[in-house]
Amino acid sequence: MPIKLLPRLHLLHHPLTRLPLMKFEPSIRQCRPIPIFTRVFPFKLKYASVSFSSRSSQSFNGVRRSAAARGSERRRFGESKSLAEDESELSDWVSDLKPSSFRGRITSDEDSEDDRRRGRGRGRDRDWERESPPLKRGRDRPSYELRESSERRSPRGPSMESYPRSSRNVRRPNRENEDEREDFRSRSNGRVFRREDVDSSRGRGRSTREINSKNPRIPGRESLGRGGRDSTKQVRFVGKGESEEEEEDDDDDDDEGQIIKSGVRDFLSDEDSASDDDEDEDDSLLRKSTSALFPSGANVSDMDQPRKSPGSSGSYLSETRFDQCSVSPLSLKGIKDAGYEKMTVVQEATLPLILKGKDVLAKAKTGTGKTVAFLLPSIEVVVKSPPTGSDQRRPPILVLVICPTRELATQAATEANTLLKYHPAIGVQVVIGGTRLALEQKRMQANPCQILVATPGRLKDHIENTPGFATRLMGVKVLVLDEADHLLDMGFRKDIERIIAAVPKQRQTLLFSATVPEEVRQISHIALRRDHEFVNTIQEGSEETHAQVRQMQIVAPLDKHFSLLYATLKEHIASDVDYKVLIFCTTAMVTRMVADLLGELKLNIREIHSRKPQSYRTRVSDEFRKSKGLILVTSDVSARGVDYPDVTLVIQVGLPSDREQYIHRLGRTGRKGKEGQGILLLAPWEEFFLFTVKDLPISKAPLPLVDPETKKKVERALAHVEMKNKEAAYQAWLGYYNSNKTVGRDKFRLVELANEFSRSMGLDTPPAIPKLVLGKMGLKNVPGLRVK
Ligand SMILES: Nc1ncnc2c1ncn2[C@@H]1O[C@H](COP(=O)(O)OP(=O)(O)OP(=O)(O)O)[C@@H](O)[C@H]1O
Repeated sequence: MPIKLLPRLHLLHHPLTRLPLMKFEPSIRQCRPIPIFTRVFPFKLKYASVSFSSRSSQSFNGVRRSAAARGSERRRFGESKSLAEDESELSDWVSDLKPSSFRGRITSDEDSEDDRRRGRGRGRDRDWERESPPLKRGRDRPSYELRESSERRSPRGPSMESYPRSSRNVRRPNRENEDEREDFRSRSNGRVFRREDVDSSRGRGRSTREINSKNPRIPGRESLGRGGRDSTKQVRFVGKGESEEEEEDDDDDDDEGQIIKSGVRDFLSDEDSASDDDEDEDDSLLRKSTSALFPSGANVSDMDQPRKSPGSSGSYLSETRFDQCSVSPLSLKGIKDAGYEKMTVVQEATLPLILKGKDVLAKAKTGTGKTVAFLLPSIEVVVKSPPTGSDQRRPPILVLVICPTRELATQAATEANTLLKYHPAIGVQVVIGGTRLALEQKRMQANPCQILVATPGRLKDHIENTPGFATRLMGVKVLVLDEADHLLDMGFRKDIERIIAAVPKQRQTLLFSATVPEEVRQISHIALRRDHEFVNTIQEGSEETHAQVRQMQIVAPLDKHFSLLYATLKEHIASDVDYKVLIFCTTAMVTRMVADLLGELKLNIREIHSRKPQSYRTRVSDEFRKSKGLILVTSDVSARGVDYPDVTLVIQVGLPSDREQYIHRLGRTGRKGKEGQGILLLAPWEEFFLFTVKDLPISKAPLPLVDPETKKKVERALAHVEMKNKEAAYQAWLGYYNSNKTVGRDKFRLVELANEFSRSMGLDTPPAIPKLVLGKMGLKNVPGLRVK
């Protein structure tokens, strides 16, 4: 009897589990095994896999119910809808209003570069549009810690009919069908948990931990019957183990695949200096077949030891060493040189599956090594691929990694190069916005690569404009979407669909993120085979954030924010000489203004946002990575994925665009198991956001002392901030909050608040805004606004 079967049998006959199983098994077989099983074993289903037909509407009943419940709950709390949904809406009607050259569309920033090259210059002050992520997604459903399996991939995206209705709605929020748009909104809204939900799931978690301790080794696989034509239900129980010039926005990323409403954009700016592009040309885990997956010496009993969960223990590392897994010796050498010995939990959970060729959707907390988790097995695919004899100058691209921001793409390429240290024949290239397409074309020709890391807009540009590139993409064997939920958002969706259409159907696809909202999971079928595995390393009942990161909130009137921010920073600096702080602001122009202010206050400040040239962004990013004693004021370009080591504090000023963005921003601290702090600074009318994150352990921060001297100091500093920066910040602020469903609903109130913000910057009268811009924002004739 294999040792691994025993614990499973034990578990199935455990007094706590026997009764529910016996009682519910018939219904499990017939329809929905997941919730029942996960209620019984919420923890033990770590990396467990439950297959069900994704075509079966029954399979989604629970999801729909919970979506509806969330919707009503959300309405009760008056929670905001997605900023981006509103942006989408605005985009739609702007496109109707504008002449064709300004036609609104859903695009990534990279397109603006494209536009410029083609002589379709656009303005640049679309700060509020560019910096806010495009789609508010619902809170991820409770982590069942299961993987879905079924059998079919719909290679270039299944037909609309093959989606459950909710995902169809996510796919097509267009103007033609207002009802469908409404439906889309209600289904894609964020989830609000009731306290009881959270508490009860925690309770379940506790009881399961007891089961775990009695049954540490539960590796097997349990077939539970069939739930649909194309599904095999199964549950796998596994042991756990400074005077830079600003450039015109040509970012692809920037953050984040904004919905660019180019029409409005031109009118929002008075800074259309349209400089050219940058010149830089930097040049669980399945224990089942341990021996196959970890052949080099892994001992079964070692492997079967329960692993500590990152959520419960704070350890992000597993007990499994890289040399226990079947990767090539040269890759192992590279890993060793990188200083990695043990796998992180997500690496341990996904590596065997990816090496087996499975499509994987993986969710793991921020800073836990997802990049290596997808890069290492991807490199192995290249290693195992036969050499391509034909055109050495244009070898096929075998691995395509898509990242939403330039910083992230560059970072992933750097990590790939680290791992490839002993594979000199394997090349990596990165294509991102902010550099000239022609330069990238030359570089790709000069240094052919098998691994390409790209931002979506720029990649699309190459597909359409670089000779031979589309042919090279036909060699893709592995497609990776890093920050997958973000890439599958509305802002990037079109580009991603175009990219998926450009790579072969027969490929392996890997989707990674720290957040995988339910809606995104449903539409992940655009990219994934139906028999993909969903690996969730976040325990049922545990938060999606790190326990070792202290989360706090301050709710205070707007006119106190700058003083509070300054006082908080002073206190933090005084308490930690090695301080390294990230301050997230709502938009690029607000970021610039806050950076100016803190600079005037003689703090050691850097700023990064989409209005900075790429060369500057890269330099500042590198500096911040290496430094201590530094504060980086940033827009959401730094929200996701960027791996700055040892960040001591993350401050979020103003409303984060959604729950996921809050989590990702916070995730810049507390990486690799380190400690950190997060502070969310809100105005009283932004307090509703706290409902969307009420399951996270966010406590009230003790208010820093703001004495009269500090207040005066801040006022004096504000007086020195350039007027044009304040004006731009005011306009961007207005645009950002106008697009928020809750805040932007009442235009009169919105303007009152914007003028409060204006006063908080030390302005007696709010800056005037061009009439046309106000018209596009739907703010014509709203009292309190000054018109230019
Ligand atoms: N096995 C390992 N052992 C030690 N460190 C590792 C290991 N794997 C990755 N790392 C390091 O962990 C850090 C975080 O990794 P990475 O940036 O991939 O996290 P992530 O999970 O993608 O985070 P995010 O969700 O924010 O994108 C990096 O500095 C990386 O070099």
